[in-house]
Amino acid sequence: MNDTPAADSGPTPAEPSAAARPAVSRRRLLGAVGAGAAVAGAAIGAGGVLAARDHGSSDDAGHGAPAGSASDTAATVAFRGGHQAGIATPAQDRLCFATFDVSPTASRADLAELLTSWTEAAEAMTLGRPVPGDVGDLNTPPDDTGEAVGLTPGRLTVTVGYGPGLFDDRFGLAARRPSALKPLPQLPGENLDPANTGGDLCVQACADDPQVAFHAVRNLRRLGFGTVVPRWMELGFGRTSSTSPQQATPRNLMGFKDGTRNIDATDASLMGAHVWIGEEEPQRWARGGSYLVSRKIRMRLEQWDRDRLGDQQDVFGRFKSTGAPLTGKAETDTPDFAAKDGSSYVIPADSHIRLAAHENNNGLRILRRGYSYTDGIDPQTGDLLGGLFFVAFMKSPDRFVTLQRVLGAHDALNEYIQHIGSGVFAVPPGLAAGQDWGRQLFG
Ligand SMILES: C=CC1=C(C)c2cc3[nH]c(cc4nc(cc5[nH]c(cc1n2)c(C)c5CCC(=O)O)C(CCC(=O)O)=C4C)c(C)c3C=C
Ligand SMILES: [Fe+2]
Repeated sequence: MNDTPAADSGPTPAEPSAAARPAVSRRRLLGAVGAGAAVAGAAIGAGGVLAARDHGSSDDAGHGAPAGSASDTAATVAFRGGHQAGIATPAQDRLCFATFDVSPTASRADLAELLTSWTEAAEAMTLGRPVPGDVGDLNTPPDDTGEAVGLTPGRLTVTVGYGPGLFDDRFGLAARRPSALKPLPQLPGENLDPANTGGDLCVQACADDPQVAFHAVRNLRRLGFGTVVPRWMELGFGRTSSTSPQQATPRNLMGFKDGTRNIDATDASLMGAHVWIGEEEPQRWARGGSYLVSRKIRMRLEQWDRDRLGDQQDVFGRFKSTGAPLTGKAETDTPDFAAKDGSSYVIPADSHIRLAAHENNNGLRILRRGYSYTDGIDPQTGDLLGGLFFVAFMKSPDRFVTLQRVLGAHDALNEYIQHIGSGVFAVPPGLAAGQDWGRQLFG
């Protein structure tokens, strides 16, 4: 399905063209990035201005594709294109995810201006440059917080999303609400903590270096002083999904390969059918975007670690060592859901993959792009606090709801997990040259 806006050329790695450079907001008009900012090498420039970090070249195809391999930490991912980077682009190793609420005193103009400055900052950071605008004035705080100086861009992607609350009557956005964006209904077995749930806006920063990802969110938060209030934040430390066949399948904290039968994000027709918002959406501005569902899922790791191997494998329906389905030998073998051993299915009736498989859900698929997380130790019990920070992209959040109703009610995995946080966001399409998130949202 070709239902998305055409991809646009992104900026060149050395210097964005005038047309590609986003408009500088009033807030940001403290000064321009000097010529020194384009030089390679981490440095504080002559004027005390943070200069660009050393990095490789960017792929200008406009699809957010990285120029280098997964191990090339100097690689950059194109910021502009038909879709936002951080969805179909290969999953990096680290995540910093944060949500924000718009402050009660902020106006529509404040929000629009913030989104414009976020665009400008996100684009610069993606290229390995500091947040622009700093003139090294000793009497004002630096415009970039500085902790990414000397680090490579680490394939940083910054992806924004808008929660259902943003389209209430506060900012005149009700008529622009993407039609499937609404709060998720209550789902079986969940025990959501408001401190890990919701938000007017979300920012997903992914990179191969945790400090690069954190730096991106921190600097957007800094730009947001007075306009948005942080709601919650999560750090992810190991991707739990592959998004392309070129990536090796990682393991989750339960020790199982995770992402084997994820959507191949390099397959445009699968992405069009399952992930990108298409012509079915009356809000034209949202087409080419997607919906992001986040779930903070705690794993009862001590309990899991005491379970016998055979039971662990039955919970997922896969072998722990190879990742193969219980009916196969190799990881990529197609599960045989009809195979029986006597009167029981080889892939048990309540196994995770049987219940989640598209073959058993009317073809329903989602793109998983989650990360492991830890919150340390529970001081009361000494138990490890950690699990999966589940992130998935889809054409409509109803898809997640349908799947989770089945999983929440019947999945053998439920004995070992609990959903403790949640978020749903409309992710706008990618930005064309000269566009910014503020003008894109407000039209
Ligand atoms: C509602 C969607 C899903 C939630 C929530 C979810 C939680 C969850 N999953 C794992 C581990 C694995 N999941 C695997 C496969 C898989 N999971 C979902 C959806 C949700 N998972 C889907 C759609 C699939 C694909 C099913 C298929 O087509 O076979 C696997 C197997 C390997 C793989 O294909 O990725 C593992 C392992 C955990 C630990 C978890 C919550 C903590
Ligand atoms: Fe799963």
